[in-house]
Amino acid sequence: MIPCGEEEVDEAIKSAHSAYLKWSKLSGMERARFMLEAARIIRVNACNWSQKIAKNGNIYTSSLRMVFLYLGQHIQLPGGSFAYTRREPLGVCVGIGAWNYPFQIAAWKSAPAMACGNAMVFKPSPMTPVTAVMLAEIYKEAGVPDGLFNVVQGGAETGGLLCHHPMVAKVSFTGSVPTGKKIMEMAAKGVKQVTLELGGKSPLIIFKDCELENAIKGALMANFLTQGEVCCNGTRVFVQREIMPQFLEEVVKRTKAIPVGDPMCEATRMGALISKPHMEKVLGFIKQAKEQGAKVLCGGEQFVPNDPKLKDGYFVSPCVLDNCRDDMTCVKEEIFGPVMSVLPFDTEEEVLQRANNTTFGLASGVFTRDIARAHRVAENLQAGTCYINNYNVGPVEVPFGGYKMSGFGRENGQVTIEYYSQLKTVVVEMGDVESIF
Ligand SMILES: NC(=O)C1=CN([C@@H]2O[C@H](COP(=O)(O)OP(=O)(O)OC[C@H]3O[C@@H](n4cnc5c(N)ncnc54)[C@H](O)[C@@H]3O)[C@@H](O)[C@H]2O)C=CC1
Repeated sequence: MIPCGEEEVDEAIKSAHSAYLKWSKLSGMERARFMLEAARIIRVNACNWSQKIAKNGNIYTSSLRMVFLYLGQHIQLPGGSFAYTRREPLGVCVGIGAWNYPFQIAAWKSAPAMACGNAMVFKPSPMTPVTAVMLAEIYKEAGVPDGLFNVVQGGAETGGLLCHHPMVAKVSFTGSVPTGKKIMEMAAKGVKQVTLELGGKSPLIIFKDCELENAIKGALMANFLTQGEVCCNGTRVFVQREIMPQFLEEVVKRTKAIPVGDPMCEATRMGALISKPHMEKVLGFIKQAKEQGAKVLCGGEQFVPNDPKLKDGYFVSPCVLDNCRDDMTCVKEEIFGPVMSVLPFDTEEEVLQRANNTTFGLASGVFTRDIARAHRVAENLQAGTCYINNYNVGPVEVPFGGYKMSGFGRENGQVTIEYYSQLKTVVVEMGDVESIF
């Protein structure tokens, strides 16, 4: 793939800008018609695509709902005068995505952006260039005007061109913390708005009074979904000491039983990692964890499935690490692979302090039957999301985003409107002008 250079990026942004000028003048209802049609196309074709792509049909319905919620305020002033506020689009928004949920990221950014009257130029990760183009084709088929959603391909350089372009009003980025910082720096030069959805090292706290079966299921969901390549995974699993033996026994038994292999097979629950370098990075974290004193209870090795066509895949057997300490690299850094680090704790106060002792703050979770404790812990965890008695539940109605170095801004839910629009205040005088001059 030849990356898009200055000329292509400029062309994509200019065509997006002319589409935006017309699109932004449509009513919310008119825009919603196109978005709903895109949703229909996704649903009709769902069976031909992977489930992950198909699920995104929801996104368009939710963006439609947003259009209806696109409301301003009316503020009364003395003497019958008043002010009102309008939510207006920003203009051309740039979306830059990571490789782990390529269709979903493109949809989560473009649907609300377009519903709010903006245009979007999207750059997928060079590791996953195809599904954003599929989304562009869907929009086209749905009748969305040409140029309103443009895809440019390329890596860091192309991303930089997008961030620096003077006609871009906003950059919405999903990816790693180091890249997020660069994006923010580049956007700052043009005083452009930024949304950053970055990485995490989220805590999952399991109290001894929990429903253990649910906590075990939750811990597996929090670590092994999409072979652990999920930003909000709960990879630091704090388990209250009294229930540690039962927890580990059951978690290890079930982890060993996870069918790893061809993701197109119905029975498979875990596929290959994205690339060879990434697999090596994940295996490197596991090696280092062992050197630092962690005990591998299961998995953590390159896995070669029996099927000969899969022999060159980058599979890693799901891994549970015991004997972990808070200062170990595997507990501090995002691994982005199927690796669960388990840590014992004694008291609520202690575990909260340890759970928050991180620069990340994307998500968190707590399992307990004590309702007061659940809400107290949720209040005290420094993270953008806290799951109580579940993990990795992400309906599009629910806002998603980080605290601390996991980023800022929110995706999904009604609140997304605030991140894809700007507020105009209109002040209306009903009397005469009072002047001091
Ligand atoms: N919070 C969230 O919603 C999510 C966060 N992530 C995070 O993403 C990371 C993994 O994804 P990667 O693709 O490896 O991240 P990455 O940061 O390497 O790349 C993300 C995107 O930024 C582009 N890029 C890289 N350098 C750039 C630069 N200097 N200027 C402009 N664009 C640049 C890449 O081409 C890619 O499209 C993990 O840290 C993960 O936690 C992933 C999914 C969701």
